Amino acid sequence: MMHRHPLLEVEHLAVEYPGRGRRPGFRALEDISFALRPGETLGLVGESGSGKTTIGRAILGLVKPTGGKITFDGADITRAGSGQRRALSKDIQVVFQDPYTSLNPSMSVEDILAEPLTVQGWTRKDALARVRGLLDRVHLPSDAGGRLPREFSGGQRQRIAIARAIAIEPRLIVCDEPVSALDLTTQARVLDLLVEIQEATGVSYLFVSHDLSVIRHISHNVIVLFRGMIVEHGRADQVTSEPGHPYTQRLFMSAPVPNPELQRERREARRQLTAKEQAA
Ligand SMILES: Nc1ncnc2c1ncn2[C@@H]1O[C@H](COP(=O)(O)OP(=O)(O)OP(=O)(O)O)[C@@H](O)[C@H]1O
Repeated sequence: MMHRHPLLEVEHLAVEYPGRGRRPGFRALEDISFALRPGETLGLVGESGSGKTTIGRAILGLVKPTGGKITFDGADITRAGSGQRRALSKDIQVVFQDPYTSLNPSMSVEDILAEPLTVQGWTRKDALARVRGLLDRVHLPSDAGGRLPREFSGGQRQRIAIARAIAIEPRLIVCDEPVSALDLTTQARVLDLLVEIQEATGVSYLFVSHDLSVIRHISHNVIVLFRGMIVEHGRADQVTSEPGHPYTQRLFMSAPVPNPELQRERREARRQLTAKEQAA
């Protein structure tokens, strides 16, 4: 099916964090433009401080853009007020990095998952019935509902966070480093779960990660950020196999590789690139 409009459109977005006292403001994003279609995953990759999280925060309304425009489903949400934001929370959800702090430790899993539903007006009985389906969808045991977050592993907690995010069937989920705190095997399982959910529901993901191998695994399209600007934007296979910008090449080369021979080759290539840049 062809969708005429993208689900999310970001045009020339700029964010400047205000300074304090004599500390000047900090320009975290400049001229960021992209579109995200329904059912698609856009990966945002870049080193620490490049502005990935700030893009997610601007879309969630947690920081105010200083320039540009954000359109969701045809509506301008750049400076959405609290009423419009409440309405948007039905369509835009978030999964954070840290599964140990993002779930209320004193609430049962059942209550954590029922909350977004009752906020939307579901009766408790209907919400609890849906919670059972959600646990199944994220492959948690059916008795998980009565337990507390601390009784679960990091990967399981992230499944709970994902179940909470999809409870009210949002159309976009901002995933901010959702697997970075997990070991490699668990990462792969959680990424597979996200793909499975996307295939079943058509949800779009804006997926923030500093890890190029994670981004390659999950994204259809990729944006590479460097100091608040886009240095590369294209199909995931293209960006990750033929990076055009030296910064992307270096990001790619610093991704961990199990093969020591390859590791040595990359280290050498990285050294040459840096030397070339310094000479330029
Ligand atoms: N509230 C704030 N006030 C001032 N500067 C900020 C604030 N939040 C973030 N920054 C700065 O903006 C820049 C971009 O931060 P952001 O968190 O978006 O980067 P990131 O790419 O997500 O990095 P990381 O992977 O480390 O989270 C950083 O240099 C950061 O220090």
